[in-house]
Amino acid sequence: MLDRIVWNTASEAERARALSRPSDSAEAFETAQTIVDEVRRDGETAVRAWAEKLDRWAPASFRVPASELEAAAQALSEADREAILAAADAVRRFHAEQGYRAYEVETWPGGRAQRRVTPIDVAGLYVPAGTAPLVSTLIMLAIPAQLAGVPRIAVIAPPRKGEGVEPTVLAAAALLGVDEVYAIGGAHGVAALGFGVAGLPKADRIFGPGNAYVAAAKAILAQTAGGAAADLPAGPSEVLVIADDNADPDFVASDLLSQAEHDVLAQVVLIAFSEAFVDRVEAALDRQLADLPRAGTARAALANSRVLLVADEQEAADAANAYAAEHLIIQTRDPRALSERVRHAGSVFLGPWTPEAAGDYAAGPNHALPTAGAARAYGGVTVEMFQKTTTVLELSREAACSIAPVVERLAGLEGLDAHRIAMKLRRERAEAEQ
Ligand SMILES: NC(=O)c1ccc[n+]([C@@H]2O[C@H](COP(=O)([O-])OP(=O)(O)OC[C@H]3O[C@@H](n4cnc5c(N)ncnc54)[C@H](O)[C@@H]3O)[C@@H](O)[C@H]2O)c1
Ligand SMILES: N[C@H](CO)Cc1c[nH]c[nH+]1
Ligand SMILES: [Zn+2]
Repeated sequence: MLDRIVWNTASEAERARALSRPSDSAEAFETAQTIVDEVRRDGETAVRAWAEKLDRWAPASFRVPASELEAAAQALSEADREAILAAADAVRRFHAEQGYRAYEVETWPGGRAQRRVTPIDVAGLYVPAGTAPLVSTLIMLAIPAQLAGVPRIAVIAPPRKGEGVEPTVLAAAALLGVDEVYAIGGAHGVAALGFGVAGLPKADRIFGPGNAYVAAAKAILAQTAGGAAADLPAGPSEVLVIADDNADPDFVASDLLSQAEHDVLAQVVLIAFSEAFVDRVEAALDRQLADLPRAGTARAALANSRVLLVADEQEAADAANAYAAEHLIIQTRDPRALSERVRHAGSVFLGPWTPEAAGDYAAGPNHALPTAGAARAYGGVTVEMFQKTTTVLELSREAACSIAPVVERLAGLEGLDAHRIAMKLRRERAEAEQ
């Protein structure tokens, strides 16, 4: 069922193919580019045209009225409400440890060098809902934004075809104290939020995962003059499982399927040590797929997926570092020791009792994570991403005198005379006044 590649005999080209992602396709990027360009040029007209075309959606206003948020919260069952609040509590406790630290250092006698920390003004949060309404993503984004003290939080989520946003997402927004929600998604929703058109505010930064179109739109906007910044590249889900022969094949299969069911462009990779173990996992996959409502999506994702057969744990760690997975699950004899050899992964789950699903919902760490190899350069969403730092400097007369020889010398080295004079004038005035 899964393509098997023997890692230590594979050629460079075979390894590169084994590590490539199905979501690397140019099609989504080109479509997103067209949508972003049209929204930039034609504003609301383009946003509405794409909302109708992709989501059969043409409301008078994209803003969800407060009464709808309230009604959704009222309609939520007590058990659903408690689950949302329990997950939110764990996420809040984990993220409360984060946030930039403000500090001050006297780098020269009489010189105050400070770092101030302020939140961004407007955070745009993307809650995916094309194939499943990801209530948990709203929790993962809203809580760090609130902890950072962001004064305006605007959520966008795609409508169900021809209808409004899934009520569970609206209910979660109300429970979390988020009152600004817009029923719009896809690349056109991201563009509307990134430029501030069609009644949406202009976000300073857009946060959150989405399908290949959404992820591409965020990246394009961040490179476009006048567009919002982006948090990180977070596209179709992926998981890499490293499992030795003693792992439970049912656990492994369920972990692979839990990400395969997200998207036909999701990717799951198994690193194993023997063909016999892979046979057992494939048998478990077959059994579990038979009862899975989203088996169609999962099968399509499995077709993009593969098994890497390795000879030892060092090879497993090397392959995991080369893949740089969004999620890494390790089910081996000493998972913590192996995890310390893997530097590139968005989020790591250790041992048989730690399914990634726990992290997706309620463990505390953020589930909005880098995909497509971006874990080499990025981590998941944090409180710091909703903040920015500003440095502040104030030199006393004494400090100006002590720093001046160094500044004047270096300005001279660079041949920048106006810089040198700006410092020299202060020094000479200070010396004259002493
Ligand atoms: N990396 C992460 O941290 C993370 C976290 C959660 C979810 N995810 C991923 O988020 C994604 C959610 O995707 P989704 O589709 O369910 O919801 P989505 O909200 O991201 O996208 C749905 C919208 O995409 C647009 N769209 C659909 N088909 C299109 C097409 N052919 N051309 C242009 N636009 C189109 C439509 O407007 C639709 O409403 C999944 O891939 C999931 O794996 C990733
Ligand atoms: N696995 C997703 C991140 O790739 C997050 C999620 C939300 N709901 C279920 N799963
Ligand atoms: Zn998931």
